[in-house]
Amino acid sequence: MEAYTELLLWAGEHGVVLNGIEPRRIPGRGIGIVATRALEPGEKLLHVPSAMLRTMDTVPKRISRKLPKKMKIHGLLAADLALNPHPGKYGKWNAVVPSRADIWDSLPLTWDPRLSHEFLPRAARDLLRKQEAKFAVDWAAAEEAFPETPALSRDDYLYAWLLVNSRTFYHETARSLKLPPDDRMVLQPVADLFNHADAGCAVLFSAASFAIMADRAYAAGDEVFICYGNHGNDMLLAEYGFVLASNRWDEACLDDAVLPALSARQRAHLDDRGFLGNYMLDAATVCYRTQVALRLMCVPLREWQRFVDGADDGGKGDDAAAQAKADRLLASLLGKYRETIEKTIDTLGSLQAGQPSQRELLCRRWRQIQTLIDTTITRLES
Ligand SMILES: C[S@@+](CC[C@H](N)C(=O)[O-])C[C@H]1O[C@@H](n2cnc3c(N)ncnc32)[C@H](O)[C@@H]1O
Repeated sequence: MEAYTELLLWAGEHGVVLNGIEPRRIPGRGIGIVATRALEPGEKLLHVPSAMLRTMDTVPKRISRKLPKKMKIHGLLAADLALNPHPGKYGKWNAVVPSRADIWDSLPLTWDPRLSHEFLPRAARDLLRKQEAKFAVDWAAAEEAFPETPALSRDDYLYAWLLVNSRTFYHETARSLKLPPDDRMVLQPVADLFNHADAGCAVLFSAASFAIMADRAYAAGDEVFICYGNHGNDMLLAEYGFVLASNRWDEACLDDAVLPALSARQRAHLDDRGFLGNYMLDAATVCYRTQVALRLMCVPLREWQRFVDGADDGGKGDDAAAQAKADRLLASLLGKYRETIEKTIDTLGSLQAGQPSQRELLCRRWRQIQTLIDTTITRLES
């Protein structure tokens, strides 16, 4: 019997209701949720009573009391999961979460740093560094709080911490509203088996329950998704360990293409005006920050300042000429960046660090970035 069959029996006894859906193993996506019959838009597919949530209030006092008062809910829930003080209570739920091997395989925070630090695209790497810093704070507190034998190991805590990172839902209560938004997170059974797509079912909550409602019609056998947020693939890679083949929210960071082309003076000007770095493009647009940096490389300083201040050129047509110059410059920078990416992909092909599946995931991500760049070059040159 699949572990999720037992989970459903246990959840059903506690008021969780599934309507027209069931969990199933899905190649490449672990467990997911599929429609067992035709579903209508707006149908309520899942009901989870609030009593089933794991929140800051369900972390036993003997755990929370030992941890710093200001510890984030992420770190608290991770300690609760790792120490597992009530194996009977949550045993059926714990049995369905991805294995430690699955988490180690997919999530960059556990990867060989030679791979994650040198080969993740910049946006994913920046997120990873933030995660590393957050984890270091939480782990330092947990390690100090639970030194007894058998001690809580770093890997036990990291595994739990990453499960929390990839499985929590936003939830408000009168109490959590007094806390920052990143402290309003809860774990909920069964709902945490929905996989992500760039558009998906609505997730609603009230004081009494969570509900998931069909966003559109589904045929029997279709996988039913929720949307974890309007995330690009670098975010999904760093935080959830996968990338979508098709993602309307995808974008790429151009800092490695644009920053090296700037002189020290130009960097200083951009920094002064708050425009240094964080240059992004998506399939349809290049961001305004990138335009500001390109303009600086294409026009005299006075003219650039007028551009940054939002002043037009009084109809003289200089602006169109400057934009054409900026577009040509961008196409050339992107062409060079594309070659660098090609070399990165080649290097990944012969690298020994990390697991083959991790290197393959990185190559897939770099190819997606190349496609975004190619689309932009074609647009700029047409
Ligand atoms: C909230 S869980 C969803 C259920 C999960 N598949 C499981 O087996 O328990 C989030 C994790 O599911 C996987 N996942 C979610 N959506 C995915 C997708 N579209 N493609 C591949 N993996 C996905 C990722 O491993 C992610 O970290």
